[in-house]
Amino acid sequence: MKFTKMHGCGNDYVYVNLFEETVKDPAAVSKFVSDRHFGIGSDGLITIGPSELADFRMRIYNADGSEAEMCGNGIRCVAKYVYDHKLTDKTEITVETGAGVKTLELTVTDDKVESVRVDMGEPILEPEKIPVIADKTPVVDEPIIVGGKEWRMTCVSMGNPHAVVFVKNLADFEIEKTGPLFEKHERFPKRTNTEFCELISRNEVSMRVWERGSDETWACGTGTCATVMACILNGYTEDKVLVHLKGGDLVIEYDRAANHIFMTGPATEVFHGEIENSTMKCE
Ligand SMILES: N[C@H](CCC[C@H](N)C(=O)O)C(=O)O
Repeated sequence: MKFTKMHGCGNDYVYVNLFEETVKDPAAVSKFVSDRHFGIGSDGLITIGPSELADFRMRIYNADGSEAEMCGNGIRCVAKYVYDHKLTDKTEITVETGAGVKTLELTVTDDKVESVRVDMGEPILEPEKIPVIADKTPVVDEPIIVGGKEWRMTCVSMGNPHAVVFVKNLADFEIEKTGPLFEKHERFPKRTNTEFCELISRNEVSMRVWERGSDETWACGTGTCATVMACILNGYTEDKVLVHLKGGDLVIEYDRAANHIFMTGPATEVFHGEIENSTMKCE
């Protein structure tokens, strides 16, 4: 199986072009390739294939094999892959995802995609659609007991579930202790991604993320959008925010009139490779 290793702000995935390859058991392949000792090493697997609704179709599988509805860093890399590898010559493309069809604007330098602006669509705030067990819309500053402590969370879906928690001293935060407890908490019927955010100003924040199915990742595009929406719902920031992540920066803009969130950021291709299907023991 030929693959391309790419990342968005350090949120790295193994990409497979389904116009050329067949992946019979993507969940098993994702678990194998994601292993940073016995596999390739990644936060998961992303496939790029044909779509009847859009120019291309993206599917994303976490490191534990679970399929997610959407991937913000991933979709920017999909745009880079299809343009740089000449599957399209358009600088505005559409990609079908589990969270609907997304429109992307590509910024090209020397015939290579350098950055991408994604219309991530509407933030979903109704608890039953996130889903989270809570009795008000939006779920803002909501108490939750995690690890014997009371936290306050703001929950937003970008097609996938996010719980945003505001903290101080983010760099020292023990995310590996608290992240898994949020991820598997009973109030999240489909588990959740959890973002821990430290405010810097009304236009700048830092964020770390414990992802559903992939542990701490160095960035999360959907999680960054959810974080900025949470900041806005709590009155902490303006509608355009620079977000610092472990692996880089993203710019998020909430278009209030359209009720759409826009994400702008880089996409990087690191290397190509080939792995025998027999090696993966999951044809
Ligand atoms: N890293 C991705 C999100 C993956 C989400 C996945 N962990 C889930 O929702 O299960 C991003 O850049 O948006």
